[in-house]
Amino acid sequence: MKVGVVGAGAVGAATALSLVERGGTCREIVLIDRNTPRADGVAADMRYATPLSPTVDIRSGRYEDLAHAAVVVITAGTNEKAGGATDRSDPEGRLRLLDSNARVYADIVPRVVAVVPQAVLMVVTDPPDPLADLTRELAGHNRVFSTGTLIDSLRFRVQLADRLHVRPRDVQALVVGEHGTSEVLLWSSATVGGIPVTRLLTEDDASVEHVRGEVENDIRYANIAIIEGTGASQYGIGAVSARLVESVLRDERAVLPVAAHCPRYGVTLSLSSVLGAGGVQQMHEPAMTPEEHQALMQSAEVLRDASRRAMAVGGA
Ligand SMILES: NC(=O)c1ccc[n+]([C@@H]2O[C@H](COP(=O)([O-])OP(=O)(O)OC[C@H]3O[C@@H](n4cnc5c(N)ncnc54)[C@H](O)[C@@H]3O)[C@@H](O)[C@H]2O)c1
Repeated sequence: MKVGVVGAGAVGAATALSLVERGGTCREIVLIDRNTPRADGVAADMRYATPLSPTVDIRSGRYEDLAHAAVVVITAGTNEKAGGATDRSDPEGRLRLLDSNARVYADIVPRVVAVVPQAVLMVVTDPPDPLADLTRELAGHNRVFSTGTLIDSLRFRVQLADRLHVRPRDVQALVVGEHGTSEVLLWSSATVGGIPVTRLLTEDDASVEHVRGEVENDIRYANIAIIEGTGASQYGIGAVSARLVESVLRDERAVLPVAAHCPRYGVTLSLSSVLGAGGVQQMHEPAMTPEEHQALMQSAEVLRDASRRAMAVGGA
């Protein structure tokens, strides 16, 4: 199966590398960037290591080289550092990148769809949820989803695992809503081995409220903490993107917190989504307290505003 990655910057390169290393599902990868030498260099660097990896053919290319791709991952655009979205006190957060990246999508999506009208389109560029709404309009179909809050949910699991001294894989915890400052951490349904984490946390000395505040803060601004160290957050999202591509290519029907257009909320946002062939096939609302549900409604409101802005700027 063939996968296209548009945008060969930090995130596109990390996605491609994760796709190569995961192996199995993806046989061919095409990297595209408006900075052609950048795409050429990234693809060549990885290509020379393929004798050591599962069988995969990675090359740079142009839009016409996307022909027959089953999935196209879009990572092109301005990142948080370059776009001035690294201020923890700014409630806009990643939404600051919306206007410039909506223009990038207005350039890219029609070109992709002209070559691969049947492909599933996965949006990674920030802010991913309103850009997915724009992509859906520009593409004229529904096979569009964003990486949503899977990365935030993984960060939530890792933070809880650290505090509870257990393996992150054994923590079940979800973040829903926007991939951004209005996201909602579902503490009420977070469990380890069937035990609510809020109960386990009270067994420690620190108060649950204190731990909760710290964890929420670390997750909401995890991207900024990473960027302060490295300039771009890339490896986590690269692994997430490759895993999601795999779920689509294998028609896994994996249940993951990724974002697709949800008629009930009138916008693209993350819930418990069933991901397989064609993208998100179903969306389910996880159990929530009334407070968590209220926070989700507010997050949806933020996203509806952002989505309208994305359409206006992107000309959809
Ligand atoms: N969804 C998530 O959870 C998540 C996580 C991390 C980063 N991101 C986002 O991913 C995006 C990429 O981040 P990055 O660190 O890789 O940035 P980067 O600057 O390293 O790379 C962006 C690439 O996009 C290319 N590009 C820009 N406009 C283009 C166009 N019109 N056509 C083709 N290529 C174009 C650039 O040439 C560049 O190579 C940013 O918006 C960033 O905020 C999202």
